[in-house]
Amino acid sequence: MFTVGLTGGIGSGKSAAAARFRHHGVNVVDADRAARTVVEPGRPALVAIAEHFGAEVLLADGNLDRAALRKRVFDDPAERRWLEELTHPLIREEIVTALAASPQTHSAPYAILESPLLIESGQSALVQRICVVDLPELTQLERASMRDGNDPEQIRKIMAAQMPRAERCAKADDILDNDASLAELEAQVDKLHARYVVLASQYQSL
Ligand SMILES: CC(C)(COP(=O)(O)OP(=O)(O)OC[C@H]1O[C@@H](n2cnc3c(N)ncnc32)[C@H](O)[C@@H]1O)[C@@H](O)C(=O)NCCC(=O)NCCS
Ligand SMILES: Nc1ncnc2c1ncn2[C@@H]1O[C@H](COP(=O)(O)OP(=O)(O)OP(=O)(O)O)[C@@H](O)[C@H]1O
Repeated sequence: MFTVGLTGGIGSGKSAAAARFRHHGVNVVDADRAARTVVEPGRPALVAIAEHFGAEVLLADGNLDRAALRKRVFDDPAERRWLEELTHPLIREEIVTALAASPQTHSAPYAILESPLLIESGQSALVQRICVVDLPELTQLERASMRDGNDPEQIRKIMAAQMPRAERCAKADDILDNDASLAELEAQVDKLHARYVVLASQYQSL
């Protein structure tokens, strides 16, 4: 099925845009959600993480202590890469399965893969088109800090582990400008949706 990759840095507005695509009946597969699934208790990845980082990255109930692991990996690029090498292939498998369900579960003729690391992780090979949610980095930092209650320094470290704004925009086929209101973002999504319906039918007749 024709698939669009929806990307943007932390707090850029991917989830807000995704919600509007879902409103149009689109199957939106969320890479962050897949990332949480692969480290659920009982999954081999969680055992490997606990062996590598120690029991301090586990909560008393056996779940991953996400805040503890976040601190470890965004303070140390080598540890982040170790975690990515373990989880990214598993995340990709989850995504492929979820995308394959689109025609049976959703009415829209195309699917969306929402992923903060679409380009960095090579997940862009799974999509036919890239849509970037773009905004100035300072606004991104403010919105992400406010939403997560995280200190801006930690958000800055996460942003530093992601592709710079200009590089990401250079890879985009479409750009959603999220420097204005949510209503304006939704209006842009509505226009893109109409375009993607046309592109999906052209893709199917190839
Ligand atoms: C480090 C972890 C445990 C922190 O969990 P936490 O609940 O605090 O954050 P969450 O998973 O919701 O991610 C929040 C945001 O951080 C950013 N982010 C997450 N992982 C990464 C990474 N490896 N590199 C750059 N940015 C990242 C993304 O913008 C994401 O939307 C978690 O992010 C993780 O397991 N990351 C490794 C897997 C991964 O790369 N996921 C990104 C989607 S493919
Ligand atoms: N146009 C906007 N105006 C004001 N606030 C916005 C706008 N777009 C998004 N937000 C808010 O900014 C925050 C980040 O948006 P959102 O959660 O959609 O980003 P995201 O890209 O999905 O982030 P992440 O990758 O971290 O999950 C949220 O609190 C959201 O409500």
